[in-house]
Amino acid sequence: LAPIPPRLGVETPHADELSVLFNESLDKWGIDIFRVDQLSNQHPLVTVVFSIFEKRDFLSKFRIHPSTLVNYFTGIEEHYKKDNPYHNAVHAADVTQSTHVLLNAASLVNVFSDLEILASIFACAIHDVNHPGVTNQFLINTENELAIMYNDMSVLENHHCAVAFKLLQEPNCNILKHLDDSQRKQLRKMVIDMVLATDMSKHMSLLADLKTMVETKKVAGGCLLKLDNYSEKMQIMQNMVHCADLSNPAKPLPLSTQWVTRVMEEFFNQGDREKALGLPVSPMCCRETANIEKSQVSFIDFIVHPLWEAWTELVHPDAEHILSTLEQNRDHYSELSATREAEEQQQQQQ
Ligand SMILES: COc1ccc(C2=NN(C3CCN(c4nc(N)nc5sccc45)CC3)C(=O)[C@@H]3CC=CC[C@H]23)cc1OC
Ligand SMILES: [Mg+2]
Repeated sequence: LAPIPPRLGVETPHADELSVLFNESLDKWGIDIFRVDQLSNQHPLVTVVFSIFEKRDFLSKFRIHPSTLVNYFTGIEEHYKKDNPYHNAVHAADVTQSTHVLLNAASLVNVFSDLEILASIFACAIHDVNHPGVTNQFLINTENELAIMYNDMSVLENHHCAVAFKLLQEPNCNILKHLDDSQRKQLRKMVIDMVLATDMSKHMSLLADLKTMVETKKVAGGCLLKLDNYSEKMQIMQNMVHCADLSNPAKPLPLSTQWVTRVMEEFFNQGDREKALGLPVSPMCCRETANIEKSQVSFIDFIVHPLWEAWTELVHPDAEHILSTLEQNRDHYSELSATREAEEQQQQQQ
């Protein structure tokens, strides 16, 4: 009954160019996701999810009708706020495609079941849905209704999960309809565990667990296949999605710089609102005083590099090129910040 959707899940005059781009780069680190956004008529998430589900044969494995898949992820995409400079559907498509690539690491082959892979891709696609463009701290400080709803605990991340699962109940949107009850319950738990782990306040404990796992894996002769319990496997899935969420600085520089411009614009908008409300301006959010290059260097040094160093060791040697791109980019921002500082000092002396 339901109409079969177009080839790439979206109507676009650039279908041929988009399918060439996907044939070449859907499985590659560094696909130009901004070009996917343009070529897909601003439906980057629908087309990326549709293409990954097709490539992984999920429509037949989980008996998902193509129109149900398109209906649901069109609804999800519409719930990503288009006027967020950063937390929009392009970011969701980026994190989803990045995780799709990480899952293809040779040392992760046969580690995850189809259901675990479905849960990971699903979690990425919805992980920031309906993001308001401000941080948890801002929602808490302004006693936003979301902070009241979730008692200040991972407010955004709880909201993303709730919106995503509520949308499943819309007509012709239940992509999980043909999973059995146990599969659906397992998937729901795995998705919630992964999305809640994208809250940056969980970063340090997540990284500590990953490092412990890398140490024990080294001892156990380097194979990951011995992952027997849910908690160890979930730790890897949570860190994988978290790595993808923190992958902007580890992408080719032309992509990374676009993400920096976008995230800083979103932070500055929040800083403007904090100033107007007489609230303390959050770190990196003051457009007058922020040093963009310095913020990138400390973001990479304190957060992104330690995480990717641990991930690279876990899946050695499959992520070496990602880590080296991150280190090259870090040096680029560090050199930029040094020249900017020198220029500013010269101006002050004149
Ligand atoms: C492209 O460039 C970026 C992309 C994303 C972000 C994000 N940043 N943060 C936080 C990170 C820690 N932050 C820091 N706070 C303090 N006090 N010191 C310091 S030193 C260094 C950082 C830092 C606060 C923001 C978020 O939660 C976002 C939502 C989820 C994931 C990452 C997202 C950041 C980028 O570049 C900075
Ligand atoms: Mg988030």
